[in-house]
Amino acid sequence: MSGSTAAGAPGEEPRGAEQEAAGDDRGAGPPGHEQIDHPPENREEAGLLQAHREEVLEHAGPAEGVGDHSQYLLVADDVKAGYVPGVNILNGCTLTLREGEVVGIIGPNGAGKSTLIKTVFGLLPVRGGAITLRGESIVRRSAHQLVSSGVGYVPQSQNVFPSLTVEENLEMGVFLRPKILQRRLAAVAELFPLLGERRKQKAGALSGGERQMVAMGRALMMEPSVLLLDEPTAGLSPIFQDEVFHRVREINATGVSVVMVEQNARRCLQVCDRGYVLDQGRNAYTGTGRELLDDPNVVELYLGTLAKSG
Ligand SMILES: Nc1ncnc2c1ncn2[C@@H]1O[C@H](COP(=O)(O)OP(=O)(O)OP(=O)(O)O)[C@@H](O)[C@H]1O
Repeated sequence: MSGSTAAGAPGEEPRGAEQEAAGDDRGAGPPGHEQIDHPPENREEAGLLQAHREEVLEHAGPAEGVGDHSQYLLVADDVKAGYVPGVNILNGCTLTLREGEVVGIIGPNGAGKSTLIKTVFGLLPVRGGAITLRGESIVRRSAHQLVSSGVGYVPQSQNVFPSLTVEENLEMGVFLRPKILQRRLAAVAELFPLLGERRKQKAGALSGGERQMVAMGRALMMEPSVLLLDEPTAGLSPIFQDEVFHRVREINATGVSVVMVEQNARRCLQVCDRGYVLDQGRNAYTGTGRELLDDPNVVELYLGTLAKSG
């Protein structure tokens, strides 16, 4: 029997105040959100799949409250957020991260996975719900204040300065605390020996996988306790994808708790301690990585070939 839980939309009323966005990235729509045009033979099946997903979202009971936030490192509780005024992309998302965990967020294209992680990092205003770090509200903290509070974020794309060397990119990560530069350069080079070897090379000359290492290394320069990764394996070859997942576990072994949005859902669930399946800006399923991988509904609705394309 599967131990994962289907979770529906929490209460309708917004609880939080609007937050002014610092560094709001609205208007910069990421790629990959185009409507999928299924081949005719798959259209009916895709329609049924969508109907089944809608049913799950509709009938799953209200998400259980998180309770005492202070028992978690990071909590997003019933969060509502969006880009365009009056249109919510997140319709009450809940996520918890305990000290030492790797938590994965998976779900179909456009489910709101990246939006959730950006909202947690202060890049989008919180329209409802609460976000806390060690029990303290962070909804009004800007991204750079969050970095100072120990939260690192690696965006999905354009996450390195291509005209700067690897070392200069890493230095940029620590400009708020220049005194720790040498110590952190050594620590990051230990985690990513390749970055040490290539430190004088321009980041723009590196492969996609190597640039991803630079981006993660830069976020780690500030010695974060939480690392938020937005689709770190996007666009990488299978070998580099494996490398990234392996590095994530190594980073975690140094004491960094990780939240990772991933389109490579199966592999993500194999690697993470717990996972969340988001759909239409809501929690659809939650469980350990194993529980989600073993849940036939999750497999049918979110991990199959057709499921992944729509
Ligand atoms: N900057 C933006 N401005 C306006 N709408 C946006 C912006 N970024 C994303 N969206 C919209 O928000 C919705 C959720 O996008 P989001 O990137 O969070 O999805 P996702 O679950 O991460 O999907 P994917 O796996 O395709 O990246 C989509 O409908 C998308 O078009």
